[in-house]
Amino acid sequence: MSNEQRPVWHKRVTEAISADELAEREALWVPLTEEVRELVSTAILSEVDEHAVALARQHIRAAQEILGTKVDTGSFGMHVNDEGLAWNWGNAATGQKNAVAPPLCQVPIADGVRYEADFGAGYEGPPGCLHGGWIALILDHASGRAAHLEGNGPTFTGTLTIRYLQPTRLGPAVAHAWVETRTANKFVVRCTLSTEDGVTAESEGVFVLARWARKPQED
Ligand SMILES: CCCCCCCCCC(=O)SCCNC(=O)CCNC(=O)[C@H](O)C(C)(C)COP(=O)(O)OP(=O)(O)OC[C@H]1O[C@@H](n2cnc3c(N)ncnc32)[C@H](O)[C@@H]1OP(=O)(O)O
Repeated sequence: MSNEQRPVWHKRVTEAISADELAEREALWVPLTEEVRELVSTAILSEVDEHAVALARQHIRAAQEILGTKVDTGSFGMHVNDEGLAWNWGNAATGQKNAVAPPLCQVPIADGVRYEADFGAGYEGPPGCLHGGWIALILDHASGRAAHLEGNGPTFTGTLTIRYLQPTRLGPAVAHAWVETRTANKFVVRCTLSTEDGVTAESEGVFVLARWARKPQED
């Protein structure tokens, strides 16, 4: 895929970095992401007094200053190296550097895509339950990933229809997405989200291989 084919908004950064160096970098940043995520949850549940809150804010501002001494602008985008590796660590669903992303863990399976996560206080919608917007994000991402793996290219959500079957209680949950049908550039993908209560939400989505990523004969 040439640069000319990609739309202007598609930020792509080429880096001269080996797979080993990338793994080291990931090992450096992922713990920070996990700690920031934990900080969000602790801040929600904390009941400390005003002095402790003021002290915590000082430390957080200090950390922000340290991290802010060298920053990129805009978004993280898609980083690539010349060995064919690609990493989008700012992604809102699974970005390794994105503490806003839920703690999704992809588990290899033969039939489609499976993500597992333990949703804590930061993901609450109805009291004690997962917010419907997070549910939509998880179904969307798992489905998009399933289409992406079969389509071998960037697939975009065209239409996503969700049925919220019962409240999804906070705690462990599993998403399973699989491609049901495929035509040249279009994938119909089904996905379920389950907890110990059973399936709590299900979706059907149409995912489309981006026009700019298609081979000429497929367009
Ligand atoms: C590391 C990778 C991990 C991947 C996971 C990512 C998951 C996250 C997914 C997302 O959140 S993507 C962000 C939300 N989606 C968007 O922003 C998409 C915005 N819309 C578009 O960019 C375009 O409208 C779209 C790519 C969806 C379709 O435009 P095209 O010009 O490529 O479609 P085209 O006209 O060539 O139609 C191709 C086929 O798709 C069908 N189609 C097009 N738009 C559709 C739509 N919106 N809904 C359903 N079907 C649609 C169309 O009818 C046709 O069907 P047939 O082949 O059967 O004729």
